[in-house]
Amino acid sequence: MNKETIVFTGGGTAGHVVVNLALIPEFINKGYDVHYIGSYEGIEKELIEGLNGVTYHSIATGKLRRYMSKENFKDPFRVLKGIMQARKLIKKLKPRIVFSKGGFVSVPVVMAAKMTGTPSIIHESDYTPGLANRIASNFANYVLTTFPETNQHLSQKKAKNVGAIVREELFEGDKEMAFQLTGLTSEKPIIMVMGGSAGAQKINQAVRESLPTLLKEFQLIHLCGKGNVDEATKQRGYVQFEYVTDELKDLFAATDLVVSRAGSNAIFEFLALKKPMLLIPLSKQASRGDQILNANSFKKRGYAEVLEEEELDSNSLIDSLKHLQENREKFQTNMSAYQPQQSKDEVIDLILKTMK
Ligand SMILES: CC(=O)N[C@H]1[C@@H](OP(=O)(O)OP(=O)(O)OC[C@H]2O[C@@H](n3ccc(=O)[nH]c3=O)[C@H](O)[C@@H]2O)O[C@H](CO)[C@@H](O)[C@@H]1O
Repeated sequence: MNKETIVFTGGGTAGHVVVNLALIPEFINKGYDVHYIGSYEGIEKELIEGLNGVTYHSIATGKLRRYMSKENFKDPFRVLKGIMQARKLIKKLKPRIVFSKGGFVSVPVVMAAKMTGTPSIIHESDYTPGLANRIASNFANYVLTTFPETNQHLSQKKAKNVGAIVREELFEGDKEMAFQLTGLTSEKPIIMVMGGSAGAQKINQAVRESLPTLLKEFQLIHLCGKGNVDEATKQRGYVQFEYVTDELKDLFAATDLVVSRAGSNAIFEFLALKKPMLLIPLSKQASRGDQILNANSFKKRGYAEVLEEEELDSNSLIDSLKHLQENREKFQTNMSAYQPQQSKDEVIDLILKTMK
């Protein structure tokens, strides 16, 4: 008998892939034939293509820009091409459902699902829905949300709050492995700096300028993004990586404090792992401001300290980190009160129930 098929989609940044990474193994274990539709060059290709049991298909994508660019004229054609390619793939694969984590590449896939009578579910992890998911939500059966407040921006018939889906492997880290990998020790507390999945130039710069002071009290693991490792600042107690995959769980196990952008997946990982966090959200100039809302929601609940990007410099970074270290127990107590929802099981149940 032929295996039943499920299609996942989502990409552009790791934030649009990690939820799929948590769900895919569950469907492989249930015996499904898992296919992924992503772009030709996005990070989803790198993160998914190597996975055993998943077949990756590329389609053309066009970015839905909010600003003027020459590319805006070419993109509608790319989007149309993407829809046609996705439709052809879905007709051939005949999946029982499409699960989308959002990002521009997912829009043609969810549209093609609708055209072929295939049910689809999308997941939105930010406080307000992104443009791609707002468009795709018109064609999907359900829109799942991480923050309860997001539902007010969506059709009440389709919106379901399920909470954050955190990869289980992240709870299985080994501190000693991290010490071996990094050469760091248990002598001083360890700060992990995560500038979002693509790194963050401003955070990288402020961290490097603060090293002489910070290294007196702390050690640092810096996840600085592709092409952002700085050989000149390499020194004892300061380790840099562009992007880590399997090693992340061990690095988390050794981490005492986190400095990070406020991407939704990352901050819910820190919360689940009870890591006191200093969040520096991406500014409104560079985004639609979703990270500011994510960060403020965490601040209000006593999980995080927030430093606005406009206020970020070496002095404010050092002061905020010292304050975070002094108050770490208070943050950990607040985070202990957080009851993670049984999100993954709930989502798997809904996917199974919605299949055609
Ligand atoms: C610039 C941009 O558009 N950012 C958006 C993007 O962020 P971004 O892609 O950074 O997404 P998140 O912060 O939500 O998630 C990053 C993920 O990458 C993982 N990770 C990171 C570094 C590393 O070396 N290894 C690794 O595995 C983290 O553990 C986390 O699971 O999607 C988020 C979720 O929709 C949004 O909230 C952000 O606003």
